[in-house]
Amino acid sequence: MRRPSVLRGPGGPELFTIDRTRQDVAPGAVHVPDWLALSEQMDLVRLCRLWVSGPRPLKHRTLPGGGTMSAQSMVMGDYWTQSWFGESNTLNPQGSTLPSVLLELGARAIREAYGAQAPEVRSFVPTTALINFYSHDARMGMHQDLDETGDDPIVSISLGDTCVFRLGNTETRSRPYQDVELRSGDLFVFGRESRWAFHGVPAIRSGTGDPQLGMRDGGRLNITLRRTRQA
Ligand SMILES: O=C(O)CCC(=O)C(=O)O
Ligand SMILES: [Fe+2]
Repeated sequence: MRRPSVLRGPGGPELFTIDRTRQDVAPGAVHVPDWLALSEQMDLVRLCRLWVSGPRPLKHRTLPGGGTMSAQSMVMGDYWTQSWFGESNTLNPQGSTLPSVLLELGARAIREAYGAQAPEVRSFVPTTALINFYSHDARMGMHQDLDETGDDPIVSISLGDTCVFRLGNTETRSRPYQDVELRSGDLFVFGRESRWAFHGVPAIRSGTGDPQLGMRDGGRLNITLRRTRQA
């Protein structure tokens, strides 16, 4: 069943209609709109706030080329991409096991995206969670996720303001690509044939997040669950 929803400007007329049906955006890339209930989203926002208030706050990562990312990030679980964070330790003093809520969400996400019989249901055990925070003007350029060992899928959960997520091809940063609107509570999984697809976040739709989420200053949170080593 197609379930279109209407996007309106603040108090204004309908801008355009967006298909909010679950869809395989590309082989191995699955978008599940409204995956999390509002109460679950609220819990996750609260948890993210708690996690980033610890010894490892959100920060603007320095990219290998020397640039600074406009989104802010924090990593939990395995250190991973330590060089991005300017940290020299190889072991996480907070312990490398992710909070059980994230392990459970990871397992549920894989079942949702690929089905209960999929081989990934057994093999996907996330060891790292990356939290990204986008203020209204933050972006993420087209890139491939190359820091993980293995070819396990990436599980992505969106909270707060809606974003435009761009899923490209595995060869180049440019076209062909598809733009998908990710709203709060949406799940996006990209693995299999799409695991090495370039992707990015070209826009945040400021002020679209539900005030009940408690993100007073708006913005978008994104949690990605990744298997960065064989647990
Ligand atoms: O924010 C998103 O939806 C994507 C984040 C991402 O691609 C990354 O952190 O590698
Ligand atoms: Fe990425």
